[in-house]
Amino acid sequence: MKLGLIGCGNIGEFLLQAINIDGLLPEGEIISVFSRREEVAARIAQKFDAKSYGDIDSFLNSGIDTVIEAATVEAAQEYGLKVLENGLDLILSSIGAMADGEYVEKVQKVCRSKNVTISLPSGAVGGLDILKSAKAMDGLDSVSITTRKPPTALPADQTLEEERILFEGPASEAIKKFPRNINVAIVLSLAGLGPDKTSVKIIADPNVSKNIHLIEAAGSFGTLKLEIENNPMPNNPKTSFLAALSVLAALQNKGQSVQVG
Ligand SMILES: NC(=O)C1=CN([C@@H]2O[C@H](COP(=O)(O)OP(=O)(O)OC[C@H]3O[C@@H](n4cnc5c(N)ncnc54)[C@H](OP(=O)(O)O)[C@@H]3O)[C@@H](O)[C@H]2O)C=CC1
Ligand SMILES: O=C([O-])CC(=O)C(=O)O
Repeated sequence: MKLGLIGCGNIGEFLLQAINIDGLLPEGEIISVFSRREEVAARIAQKFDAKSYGDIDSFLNSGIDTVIEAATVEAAQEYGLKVLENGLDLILSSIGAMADGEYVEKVQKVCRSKNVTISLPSGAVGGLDILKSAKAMDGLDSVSITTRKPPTALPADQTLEEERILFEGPASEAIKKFPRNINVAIVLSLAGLGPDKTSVKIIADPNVSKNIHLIEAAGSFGTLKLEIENNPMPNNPKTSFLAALSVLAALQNKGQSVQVG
């Protein structure tokens, strides 16, 4: 795989280290890097032996076959379709871009016409396999996620002394208000009942140091209760380490003949 990376932040730099330095994707290399600030892309690219681009068209035509997006929901919306239209596969971190049903339809249409794929890694959560199986015969009745993070991981009052509920409502509204914090709700929505029927609660809690997600679901299959206590990444406490690992795992699984789950 000849990989291109959009976004040189936390997840991006983790992948460059894991793939280009540590060799954790034996058949792949990140050869091209794009960020909105060309000087940042140039500095990171030099460090990891890749080439940097400040122009998206040159980036897309740099000999890559797969693009990893690790930027923002806005960047994913802006560049996602373009990546696919250029005949390149896409792996998305900012899954909030897929909250919009019309956008998802366009993505599916381009994927079919260009024979490319878009992969949505499980990110900082799990249980997607259960939701997908549970809804196979329309037997999934409810899905909710309660996210509890320290104030430093949220756009919250940083001097909070007690926990505070910042949001309660559907995933479709949550991602509009917290595009950097609740991508997990959209991947759950896509596996389960959709963004309007997936309930979200976001709590800022000064008494926790981890990013905790509690997923609950019920249906004809039974009930699900899954709690994940995520270690934050050192350089960006908003992002859980598992989210970065899930992108690496998606790359490692890409094209494997035995698919698990
Ligand atoms: N699916 C999931 O479970 C999870 C998803 N995420 C999402 O993954 C994404 C990446 O996370 P993370 O690496 O921690 O974020 P960071 O903020 O650490 O890095 C984002 C990078 O993207 C760059 N960027 C921003 N806008 C653009 C643009 N328009 N074009 C190109 N590059 C751009 C930023 O550049 P600059 O320095 O100029 O701002 C920065 O280098 C985020 O959207 C985050 O919300 C995170 C955690 C979990
Ligand atoms: O990393 C996490 O715990 C979740 C997150 O930021 C997101 O879903 O956007």
